[in-house]
Amino acid sequence: MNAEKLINSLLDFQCQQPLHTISIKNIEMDHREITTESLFICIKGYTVDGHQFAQAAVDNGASVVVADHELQLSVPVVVVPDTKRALALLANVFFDHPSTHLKVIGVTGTNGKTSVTHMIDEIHRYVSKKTALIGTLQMMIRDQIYPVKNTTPDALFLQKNLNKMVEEDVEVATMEVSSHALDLGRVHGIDFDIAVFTNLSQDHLDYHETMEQYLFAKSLLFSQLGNSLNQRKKKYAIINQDDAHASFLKKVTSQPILTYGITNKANFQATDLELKASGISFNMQTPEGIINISSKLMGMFSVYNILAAAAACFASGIKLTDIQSVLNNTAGVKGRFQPVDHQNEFAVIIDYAHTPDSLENVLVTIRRFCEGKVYVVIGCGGDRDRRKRPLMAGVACQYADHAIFTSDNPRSESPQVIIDDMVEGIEFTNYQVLLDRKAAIKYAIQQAKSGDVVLIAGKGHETYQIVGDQVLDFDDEKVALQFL
Ligand SMILES: CC(=O)N[C@H]1[C@@H](OP(=O)(O)OP(=O)(O)OC[C@H]2O[C@@H](n3ccc(=O)[nH]c3=O)[C@H](O)[C@@H]2O)O[C@H](CO)[C@@H](O)[C@@H]1O[C@H](C)C(=O)N[C@@H](C)C(=O)N[C@H](CCC(=O)O)C(=O)O
Ligand SMILES: Nc1ncnc2c1ncn2[C@@H]1O[C@H](COP(=O)(O)OP(=O)(O)OP(=O)(O)O)[C@@H](O)[C@H]1O
Ligand SMILES: N[C@H](CCC[C@H](N)C(=O)O)C(=O)O
Ligand SMILES: [Mg+2]
Repeated sequence: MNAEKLINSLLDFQCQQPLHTISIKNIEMDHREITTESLFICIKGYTVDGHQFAQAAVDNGASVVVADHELQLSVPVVVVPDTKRALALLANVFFDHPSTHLKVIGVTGTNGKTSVTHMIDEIHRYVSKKTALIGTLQMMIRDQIYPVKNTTPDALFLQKNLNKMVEEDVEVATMEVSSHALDLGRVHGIDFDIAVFTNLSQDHLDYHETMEQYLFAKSLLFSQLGNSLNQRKKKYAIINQDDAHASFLKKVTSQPILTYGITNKANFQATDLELKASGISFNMQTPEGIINISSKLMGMFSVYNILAAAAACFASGIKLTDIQSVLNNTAGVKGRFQPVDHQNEFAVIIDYAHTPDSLENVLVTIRRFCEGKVYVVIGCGGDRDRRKRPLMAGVACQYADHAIFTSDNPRSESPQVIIDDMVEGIEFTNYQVLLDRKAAIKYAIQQAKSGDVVLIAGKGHETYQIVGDQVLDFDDEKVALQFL
């Protein structure tokens, strides 16, 4: 693409050198990825400032550099006020606005994004749509799986891969949209068709500082649900009517809204609800009649996830009977309320609960069917919200008979300091500390008797443990099986 044409799309920039003779074949934000005829964008990160790699990028073949201040280089330097924003806008233009050629469904909220996106994707596949999925577990384009570093990757990765999806004839792309991504502009320029809100509870205050700012970040998905370059796109906001933030989010969007819920009147409402040891069943009231849902998934939170997925797929034009067929048979996602298969007369469940609210939901669900004692193995991630730590410890002690506090991913923090944060100020005494996660899992399993439940929480599908800079092999399920 012609560099002048590309850069002109920014409107707000300064460049002293001519660009019209330069052709751009690639955009890169990492100097190590640069090939000839590339445009390099300098991003100030949390670890390093990409501006320091500008010369190296030129040495590797960059023919234009985008920066937030003048740099002395042998190639044209384009100065913009905000390089992260420029990255999202340029990538969108460079790849010819790929999201306008796809149906894009974005799911945001503190808990349930992975669960809901997987159901939405499964339903679209069932009706023979060609789909893609981006989220915590991976990116999937049709049947190909690709690893991802973030739940919602950076703007360059996103636009590049949305373009790949267009090239591979994908019709529907479903993605998790994290609050970090919204705040950092990773999804700027993505033309969402359907935006789904699951819920909001405390998490990530290390980053957002207050719940108001966290809510504001989440709301950006709904304010971004604007008019499209593609006139045929029909937009919908799908909102959890039972969440305290529903009315705020409704005000943020100007697009049609479909609500879902259990306690408040909603377009998709669960009635006649039964929560059983074998799963859930309810009648789903919808704008086009009632469907019965009977699923192996567990707990009230799964009812919400099912309602959210059903409303999103209804907005996407899928028949209720098809939605019902998939939701009645869905197996759920790895590491989300996943029973470990073994011969003992007690149950072991792996779950990704890593917030106070999700831990409470999962423990309340277990309490409903557990005939014996509930043990929970739980830690908190390092370099993450410190304020959720005592709340998670309190929830664990309140709902379980016995809690074993251990390490999650300590990252750069000391495991003992994380535990100290967890137990500070809690009044419960039904816990013990075993810093080594393997020892904690072993202990919980050895205590369990017939009718008991052991919940191993926090790491779900993760197959690693991040300790300092090291990523060590660790899989809760495999470790549990060693002791079963
Ligand atoms: C805090 C944060 O969000 N960090 C993200 C950020 O990394 P960073 O700021 O450290 O980047 P950096 O290493 O300083 O690099 C800055 C620039 O220099 C460039 N560079 C760097 C080194 C070099 O040799 N050459 C070079 O050109 C880099 O390519 C980059 O352009 O940019 C990276 C690339 O996009 C992200 O992978 C990384 O996410 C890290 C891994 C992370 O843990 N993020 C978390 C907080 C996060 O975003 N989580 C949410 C989920 C939250 C939820 O559960 O809801 C998510 O969406 O994943
Ligand atoms: N709707 C919900 N409400 C509350 N808790 C939920 C809900 N859905 C799932 N959970 C709990 O949260 C955990 C994580 O679920 P899921 O992976 O779907 O969420 P997520 O929003 O994708 O999380 P992340 O922010 O890490 O990507 C589950 O293991 C379960 O314990
Ligand atoms: N997306 C979440 C995942 C947390 C998972 C937990 N195991 C941890 O490491 O804290 C985060 O990055 O905060
Ligand atoms: Mg997720």
